[in-house]
Amino acid sequence: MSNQLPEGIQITAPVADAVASRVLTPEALALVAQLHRKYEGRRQELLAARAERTKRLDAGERPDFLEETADVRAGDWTIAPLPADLQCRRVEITGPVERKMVINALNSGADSYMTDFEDSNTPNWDNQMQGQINLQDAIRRTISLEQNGKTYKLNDKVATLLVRPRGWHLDEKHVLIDGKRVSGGIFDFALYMFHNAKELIARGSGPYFYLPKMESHLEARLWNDIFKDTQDALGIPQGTIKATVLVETIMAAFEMDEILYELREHSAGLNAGRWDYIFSCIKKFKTDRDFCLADRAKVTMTAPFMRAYALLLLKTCHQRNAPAIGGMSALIPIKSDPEKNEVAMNGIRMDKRRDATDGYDGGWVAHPGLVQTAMEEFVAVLGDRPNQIDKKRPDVQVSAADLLNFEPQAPITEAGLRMNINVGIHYLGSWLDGNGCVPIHNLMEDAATAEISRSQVWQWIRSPKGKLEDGRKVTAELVRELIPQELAKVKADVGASPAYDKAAKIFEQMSTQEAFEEFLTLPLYEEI
Ligand SMILES: CC(=O)SCCNC(=O)CCNC(=O)[C@H](O)C(C)(C)COP(=O)(O)OP(=O)(O)OC[C@H]1O[C@@H](n2cnc3c(N)ncnc32)[C@H](O)[C@@H]1OP(=O)(O)O
Ligand SMILES: O=CC(=O)O
Ligand SMILES: [Mg+2]
Repeated sequence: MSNQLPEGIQITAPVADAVASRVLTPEALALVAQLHRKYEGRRQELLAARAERTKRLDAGERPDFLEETADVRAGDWTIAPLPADLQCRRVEITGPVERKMVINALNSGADSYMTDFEDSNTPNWDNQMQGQINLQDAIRRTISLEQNGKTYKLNDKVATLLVRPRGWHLDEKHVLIDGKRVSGGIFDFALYMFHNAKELIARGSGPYFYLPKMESHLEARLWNDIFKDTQDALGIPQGTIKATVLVETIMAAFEMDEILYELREHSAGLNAGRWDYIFSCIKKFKTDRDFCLADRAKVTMTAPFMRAYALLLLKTCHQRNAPAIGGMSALIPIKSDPEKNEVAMNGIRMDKRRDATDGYDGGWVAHPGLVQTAMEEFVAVLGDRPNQIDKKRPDVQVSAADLLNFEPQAPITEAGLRMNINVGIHYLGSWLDGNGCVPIHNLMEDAATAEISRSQVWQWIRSPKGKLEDGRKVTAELVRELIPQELAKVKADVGASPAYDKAAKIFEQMSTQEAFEEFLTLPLYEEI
């Protein structure tokens, strides 16, 4: 299709006719190119600033609330009023932009649905392009599917749609502008906006987003500037776009007010992205000899640093009239075992009860089978109110020390180490095979949860505190010894796809090499 492309744009992947005529139209690509040419320099500067910060943290610096933005934190401002269909978000289901799941999620009975080009999605070319088509069809209510003798189509009443584009660190390697890869986030966002914003507005909704993995308010400012230019380019009113920011890095936890402030005309609140948050803590303090978290299963929302983060997010949001949305428990229904299923459902209940009682306005679920349970817990607290933004929490006082109070540090067990290796290999293999979200040992695993597994193994090898309960030090040799054993178990569980052998090699390299990979998806993306 190169003849029809706007000047300077090159597409290095095959483009199916439907994709050319419905997604990669010259006008839509012109918007991608406009945003890229204006903002790519800033994206690269912000990524470089992350790397600089990491060097300082590696050298012992600790984050604190920013002096230069004290007036923003002290100021008496609120975000712009929310549109009607973002007032009530008691239960938000999430999932990859796969066609059947899009239909099932919209029909699930949840108030809202975050469809995902990010943590739960392998960003291969087909998934990205088919995902855009699925969303166009869903918004126009023409989406349907015949599968296994079942017909899938939308119910009359569906959840409000929100879209999570890729984070700032990811490129779309198949689209080059003036010879350079375009940002994955800008690409996902601009194509979705170009094809759907006006249609959504005409249908009484709007273009709503979730913004992942940001590390500073300056990164939020970049999104906000992109929103303003895009609204102008498409001729839609300023403030139409609404975005919920995932606070899922330790750095962003120190800039929650500032992030809301940057996006105040476009904000739809904050979400506590717990899994990437834990990963971010490991990544940012990986060289600290006093920092070493316990087995992944022991690091829960009741750990002191997680509790501090969750409460600060809630307080910050409600002070600014912004919704506070809780994150996701990794528990999912267990069809094969009613007793284990009851334990899992009770875990979901407790998770949502804690969030609702604290004052959260809603929370995420991974699976349609969890919507009702989660809804019951929010309705028990909210009654017939759409949200509880009026529940301010002046009683909550969270200091920098509270956010950095990293317990529990024990136990680290052989079972925990094996589990991290097993989950890492299984997840990486599935991701390479095109599936970015999988059930493993009855838990939802996606890029964020798998990041915790692989980064713990890297850190336990290097930290003096990386010792098993029985006194053995976690070493590269021990990890190399366990990898083939866990690979064999993965293959016995899910089959012998060559992707798992490749995953085991990549996992070994990532966890034993000296350099820490910033994101596991960066080397993986070069493999697909
Ligand atoms: C850290 C974070 O970023 S959290 C956000 C990212 N993670 C997610 O969004 C989790 C998404 N969830 C999922 O992908 C899946 O639920 C999994 C992988 C966890 C479990 O998958 P499975 O075990 O295959 O689910 P299961 O077989 O029970 O599915 C039953 C039905 O529910 C559907 N379903 C399951 N999860 C979802 C979902 N999230 N959205 C829509 N439909 C879903 C399936 O498509 C299936 O439909 P069918 O009966 O019509 O065939
Ligand atoms: O995106 C959510 C998370 O927990 O990570
Ligand atoms: Mg995340």
